[in-house]
Amino acid sequence: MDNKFIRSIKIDWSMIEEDSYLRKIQSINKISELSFTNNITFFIGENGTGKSTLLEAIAVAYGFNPEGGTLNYRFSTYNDTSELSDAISISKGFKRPLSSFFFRAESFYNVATKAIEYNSLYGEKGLHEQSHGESFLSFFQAFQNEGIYIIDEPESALSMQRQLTLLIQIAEMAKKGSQFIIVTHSPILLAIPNSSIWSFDNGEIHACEYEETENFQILKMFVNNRESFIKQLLADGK
Ligand SMILES: Nc1ncnc2c1ncn2[C@@H]1O[C@H](COP(=O)(O)OP(=O)(O)OP(=O)(O)O)[C@@H](O)[C@H]1O
Repeated sequence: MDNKFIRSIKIDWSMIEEDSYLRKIQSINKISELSFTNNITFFIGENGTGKSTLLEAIAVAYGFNPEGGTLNYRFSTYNDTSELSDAISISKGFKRPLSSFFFRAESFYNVATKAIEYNSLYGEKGLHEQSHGESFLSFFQAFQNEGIYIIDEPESALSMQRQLTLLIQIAEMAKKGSQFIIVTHSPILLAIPNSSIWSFDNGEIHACEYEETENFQILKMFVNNRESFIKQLLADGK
């Protein structure tokens, strides 16, 4: 049985202005419908290929605050949302999420400030009294219930060790029915088994295998041949 919280999305391009930058994002401008077939879906690809734009639009269309937080968070410190969220319709599953959040690294500070105002405690200390990485992880670890979690670059403040901790948490929650849609550049997080990896490269959203991703291939080349790899890079840059 399909137990996704977000089963699929449709984009009505007639709602997007003719001169909108959204029409120039090649990966996105070709899609009218996307189906989520797995409890974990990763968006990967080069910088600027449209991953965060689509992720944020899905989150806002689902009912999240554009800057992040749980479905109850309502605040705005800047207005940077695209019209894409209005053009997206979401086919929701029958189950209601027990908890949920939209996380984006760039506005996490504002979410943490709001969390204090809402008296939400993440970890033993307040989020602002923890280091950047500690507060990220405390935030994630406060959510264990079956729900929908939309996450933009969770690795950005996390050490390798803590990325592994997050990997375990996501894998276990997904196994119990939570759904994750995650933008990442981390070859560690991408290795979570039983996930779908969608690349935004080459102007088109397409599924790919872990071993085919640049995230894995470049890391592998680097680790296996670090010295010659760096020598070559520096020689090419002369
Ligand atoms: N408000 C905006 N106005 C005009 N162009 C924008 C706006 N926001 C994003 N873009 C452009 O849309 C494209 C996609 O941006 P997006 O942030 O979705 O990329 P990304 O794949 O998430 O990149 P990264 O990996 O660097 O986070 C980029 O070329 C960006 O410059």
